[in-house]
Amino acid sequence: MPIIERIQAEISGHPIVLFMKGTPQFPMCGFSSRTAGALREAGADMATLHSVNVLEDPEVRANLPRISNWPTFPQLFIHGELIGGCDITMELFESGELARMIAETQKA
Ligand SMILES: N[C@@H](CCC(=O)N[C@@H](CS)C(=O)NCC(=O)O)C(=O)O
Ligand code: FES
Repeated sequence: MPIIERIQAEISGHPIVLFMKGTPQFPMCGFSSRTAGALREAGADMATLHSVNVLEDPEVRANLPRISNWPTFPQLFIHGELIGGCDITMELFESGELARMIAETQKA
């Protein structure tokens, strides 16, 4: 599958997608670690949080920034929409908005 389609399939295939360095269990960078931690603390269960390790997928690392128009990692998508990176995710976490967004994705 061409890289753009593969990235689009990842983004649309799960309610919450985190493109990060490492994994939520073993993050390889502080920005990715903080973002995954905020998602977990805001109530994302590991079944709904789909993560892509860009260190193991250089094609995604090279191409996602020009598709999403966001230059760095991590990149958080909820319901197919780019939310942002670490700074924005932390702001949403601290205001309580992240927990609300996550709860909405996990409604029965
Ligand atoms: N202020 C950014 C910090 C993220 C950042 O600076 N990431 C860098 C270092 S991990 C990055 O992804 N650089 C491009 C790359 O490594 O491909 C945020 O809020 O997410
Ligand atoms: S890998 Fe060095 S700052 Fe993220």
